[in-house]
Amino acid sequence: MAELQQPAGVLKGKTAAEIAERIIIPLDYPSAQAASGLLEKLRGIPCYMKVGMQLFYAEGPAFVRSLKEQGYKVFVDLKMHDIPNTVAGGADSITRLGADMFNVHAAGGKAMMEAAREGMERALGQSAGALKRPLLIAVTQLTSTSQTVMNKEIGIPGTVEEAVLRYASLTRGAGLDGVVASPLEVAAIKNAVGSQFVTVTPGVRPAGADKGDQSRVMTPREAFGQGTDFIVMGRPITAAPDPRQALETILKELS
Ligand SMILES: O=C(O)c1cc(=O)[nH]c(=O)n1[C@@H]1O[C@H](COP(=O)(O)O)[C@@H](O)[C@H]1O
Repeated sequence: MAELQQPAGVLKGKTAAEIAERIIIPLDYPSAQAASGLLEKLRGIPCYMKVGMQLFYAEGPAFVRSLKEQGYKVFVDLKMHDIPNTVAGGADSITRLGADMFNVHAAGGKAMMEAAREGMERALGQSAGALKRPLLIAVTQLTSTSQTVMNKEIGIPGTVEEAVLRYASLTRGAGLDGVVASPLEVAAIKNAVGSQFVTVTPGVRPAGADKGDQSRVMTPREAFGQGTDFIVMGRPITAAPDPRQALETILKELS
């Protein structure tokens, strides 16, 4: 229970609905039907929904459109990492789809991230105000990556925090809105790049929950206590026997 003593930082004074809006649920399912099953169970709780590779590759943009029609905020998580021209085109298409948030890999470099922003701005410019500007963020070091893997396999020297901060500065320099990182790095990112720079943090596990393939983790309360803007939390909710109860328990702990 020690973690319940910590201040919930950015959540102070927020209602349960406002807290839910900062929780991103990954719809990591093989079909629209399977994802809709979870949506049904969580109906009425205004969480952000994330469509990643598995569901997007299976169902395509139609599922994102249907989420938008149902009133959800949608994070299109396709982690683009390609030559600048290709990423600009991808960003243009995702923006036209009406995504509220999408991402690229910071490892693609500054020119690639600038191209993503330009592709997004091109789509916005041609929409004559019909589209809202999405949050464009960059993945720093995946939350499944440990210090050892980063140093020994990927070949990046130094600490994970140093690598994340380097990517965060590069991302800021390219004019993007924020980064995906682990909650462990949030305070250092906000300190180095500015408190307005958005942090989206997967690698979140309630105390005692199975880490699975995640390496750099914190509890939801600790993550918000660090000042993160959004947490991404999947399996502790989606794989729970009762996903609604699991989410409501987390919301209660956060409010
Ligand atoms: O970009 C992401 O969303 C992401 C980046 C990262 O570094 N780590 C990470 O886990 N994610 C995503 O966040 C979600 C985490 O899911 P759970 O591990 O089930 O909570 C998955 O959909 C991942 O694809």
